[in-house]
Amino acid sequence: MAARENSSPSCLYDALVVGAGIQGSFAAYHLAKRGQKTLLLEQFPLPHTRGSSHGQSRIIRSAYPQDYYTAMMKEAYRLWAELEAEANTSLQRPTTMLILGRQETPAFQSYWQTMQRHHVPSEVFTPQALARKYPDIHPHGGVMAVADLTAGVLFPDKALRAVQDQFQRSGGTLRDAEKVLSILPGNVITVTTNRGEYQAKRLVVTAGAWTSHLLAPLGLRLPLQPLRIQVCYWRAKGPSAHSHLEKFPCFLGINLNQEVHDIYGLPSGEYPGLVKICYHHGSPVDPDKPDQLDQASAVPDLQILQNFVKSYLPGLDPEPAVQERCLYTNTPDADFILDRHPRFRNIVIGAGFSGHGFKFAPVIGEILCKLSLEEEPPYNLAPFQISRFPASPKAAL
Ligand SMILES: Cc1cc2nc3c(=O)[nH]c(=O)nc-3n(C[C@H](O)[C@H](O)[C@H](O)COP(=O)(O)OP(=O)(O)OC[C@H]3O[C@@H](n4cnc5c(N)ncnc54)[C@H](O)[C@@H]3O)c2cc1C
Ligand SMILES: O=C(O)[C@@H]1CCCCN1
Repeated sequence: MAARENSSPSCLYDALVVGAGIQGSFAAYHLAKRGQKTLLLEQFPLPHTRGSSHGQSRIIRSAYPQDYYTAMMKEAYRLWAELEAEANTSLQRPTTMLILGRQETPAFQSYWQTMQRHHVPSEVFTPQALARKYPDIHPHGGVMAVADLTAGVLFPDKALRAVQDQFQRSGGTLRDAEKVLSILPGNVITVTTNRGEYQAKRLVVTAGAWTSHLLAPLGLRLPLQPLRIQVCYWRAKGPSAHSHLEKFPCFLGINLNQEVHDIYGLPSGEYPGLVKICYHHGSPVDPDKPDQLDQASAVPDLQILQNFVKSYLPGLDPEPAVQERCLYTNTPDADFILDRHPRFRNIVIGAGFSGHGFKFAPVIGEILCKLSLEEEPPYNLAPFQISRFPASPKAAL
């Protein structure tokens, strides 16, 4: 559990951040570095595995179909390096990432063209060159690859710890095992928890899969869907294939088996000899009841993964060796929500990271910090505005 500081529960904070996942922790870090007296509250004892920011591996990459994400990654890499220098530790391992697809697939083309437009260091592999370089991957049906040479694997547990430590070093207060129960808006916002009451001039809500629940009493109904993701680790069928797995790249397969959502993989890391391969989608779930799935809306994720492994990675045993869980919080368009509350402008929301937000966290923290200080962040934030959702929020206010 994080150390409790001697701050009086009734004192006035410049900023209060709800939720100490990677996004809230980076928002609090930037606020504290800007001299704001900041309180970061987390409902569970830290560290915990019940949200989205735990584990040993997340992909970092510049490759995206949309310009606005690739453009943000320049600053993200710079800020990750800054945190690594401050914390005197390494938070990532460079690893090539292959975008796998067929030349005629529009989504595959979009990745490739965006990388070219932004001069992302890259390498193109024909199906033959791909088979030569990565013998574990069977690129049948004309599957080729464009490699993002800026990519890597981030270490989420270590990163979360590092940013929270630096936040506290900058004078911030972190209280875990303290759940926010209610928010009373105003020029000075009052936040009630299971342990006390706090007041703050500005509030940042980064509550992951719990965001809708927290914001509904403030008249805001956001179309956020928590999803349960099966995180699967796979072993090689025999010892000869095993040696190749150490050279395994990160990959993102675009519509290779006609799946609706992408399939992605990472090299062996948290479990020696096992590669991580997952479906970029999951089954709707209540984050407070992660073991209860509504079978009618459950997604056959495991079956989809097994079919993929059999056809594209035949050197792997098509039964996962280890299965774990994580939560996504998806918006309908898979773009984030980074915006002020439409009525209460001193409440800022960072949510809906839709399974791809970790790599951006240092920039997202900076954006949320600037929004809450009433500054204009130097990014195109139109894709992240609440007003893009029809009938929301005015109808709900
Ligand atoms: C399996 C998996 C793979 C992924 N792979 C990648 C990847 O390769 N690359 C990438 O960039 N991203 C990836 N992501 C996405 C990334 O991990 C998430 O976008 C990111 O972690 C979201 O962080 P968050 O802070 O919004 O949410 P969370 O980490 O869930 O944090 C929200 C926090 O708020 C707390 N909270 C909620 N309600 C309250 C309350 N009332 N009071 C106090 N605290 C509260 C919660 O307990 C939680 O700790 C992946 C996610 C998963 C699940
Ligand atoms: O954000 C990422 O880079 C990965 C890609 C695939 C799905 C999970 N997240």
